[in-house]
Amino acid sequence: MGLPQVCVVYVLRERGGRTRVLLGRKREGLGAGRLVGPGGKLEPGETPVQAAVREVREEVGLELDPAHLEARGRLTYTFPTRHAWSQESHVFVCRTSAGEATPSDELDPEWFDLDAVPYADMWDDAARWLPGVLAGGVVRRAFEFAPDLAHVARELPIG
Ligand SMILES: COc1nc(N)nc2c1ncn2[C@H]1C[C@H](O)[C@@H](COP(=O)(O)OP(=O)(O)OP(=O)(O)O)O1
Repeated sequence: MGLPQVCVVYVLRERGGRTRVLLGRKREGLGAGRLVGPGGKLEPGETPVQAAVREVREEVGLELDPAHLEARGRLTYTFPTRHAWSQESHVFVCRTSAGEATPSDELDPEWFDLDAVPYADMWDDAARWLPGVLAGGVVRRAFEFAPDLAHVARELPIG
């Protein structure tokens, strides 16, 4: 059986000539305490784009037009000592959004300048690929996490 499918969205906005990205401090569940992009599991029958629009609405209260979602690749996370955490993530960037970011039960949203993203507060893999995606790139990588469930042990070849 395939891995559980999740999505993550990096919403960008311009302010004062600078680009900012919306992240959120996870309040509960997998990754609690870390900064993540809004996102989560695909529901049965949902496409990654549909899940991305729903998750952003539920977690930070912004409305996205599906036509404005830029598919930026896929990430595979494997946790050999905690298989339930392994997942495949569909990565999106969205430069157009409506509304103001508001906290939910899941996330406390916060905007960061692109040159001040606190990677040390994110999952260990993020610093390895998110700068490239925020700079306009696409990603297809696979990370295996160590038994401490926090650090990337190695990167796996994409097959
Ligand atoms: C495992 O490594 C991870 N690295 C990175 N960079 N981001 C991750 C990792 N694991 C999850 N994420 C992101 C993906 C999503 O945007 C969020 C949340 O994912 P999660 O699977 O925890 O989904 P939930 O929010 O619990 O799901 P529901 O909203 O559907 O309940 O973190």
